[in-house]
Amino acid sequence: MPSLGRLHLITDTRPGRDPLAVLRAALPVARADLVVQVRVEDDATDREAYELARLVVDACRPYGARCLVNDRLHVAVAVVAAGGHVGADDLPVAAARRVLGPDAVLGATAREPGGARAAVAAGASYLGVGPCHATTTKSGLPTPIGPAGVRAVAGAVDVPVIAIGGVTAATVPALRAAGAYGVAVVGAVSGAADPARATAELLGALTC
Ligand SMILES: Cc1ncc(COP(=O)(O)OP(=O)(O)O)c(N)n1
Ligand SMILES: Cc1nc(C(=O)O)sc1CCOP(=O)(O)O
Ligand SMILES: [Mg+2]
Repeated sequence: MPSLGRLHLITDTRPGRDPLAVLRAALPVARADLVVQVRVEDDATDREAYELARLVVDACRPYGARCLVNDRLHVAVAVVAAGGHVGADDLPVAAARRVLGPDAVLGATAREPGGARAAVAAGASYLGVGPCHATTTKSGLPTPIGPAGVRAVAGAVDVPVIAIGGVTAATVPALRAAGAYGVAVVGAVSGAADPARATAELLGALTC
């Protein structure tokens, strides 16, 4: 299986956003370094999630980028995505692994070392760890864990740690120094005036 991309772009499906336009800007820049996580609003229908995921899989294919589906693993299977991502309100990791099969990419959210070890033991192939910094993209999150929280988790597991939450190109070096393999972003690319340039800046920070 190819190695996991280091830049995870999560679709921004809030009203007024155009996740496919953002994706079309990011793909030629990041190519196979990009993982696109299809994440829709909770009130989106499965049909809406499926249609978006189908378009994302098709867009990623020529670039060798991989698509994961957040929460809705039946959609991941239906569009033949590379895998999915689950958190505390979703299927348990072991059940998600059974749904996706042994070879799929399976991400799990972990906020501290104990939960991280449990997720890996249950079958997670990478961990989404955060929130690293304050974010306006998602509400109801716990206090940011900062690079120190990332370091605690990264030191406890041997799967890639993807830092998430308020990540920008400027904060990547400290997260990488703390042991993050890569980062997941919404606003740093979707909210940028020039998403292609923002993608290049994030990649530059990840690969230097
Ligand atoms: C890479 C990555 N990390 C964490 C999350 C958050 O997942 P979850 O806790 O299930 O919350 P929702 O995204 O489902 O609201 C993620 N999606 N990706
Ligand atoms: C979807 C999500 N999950 C998080 C977590 O910590 O579990 S933070 C987050 C939002 C990430 O968006 P941005 O890059 O704009 O901060
Ligand atoms: Mg979830």
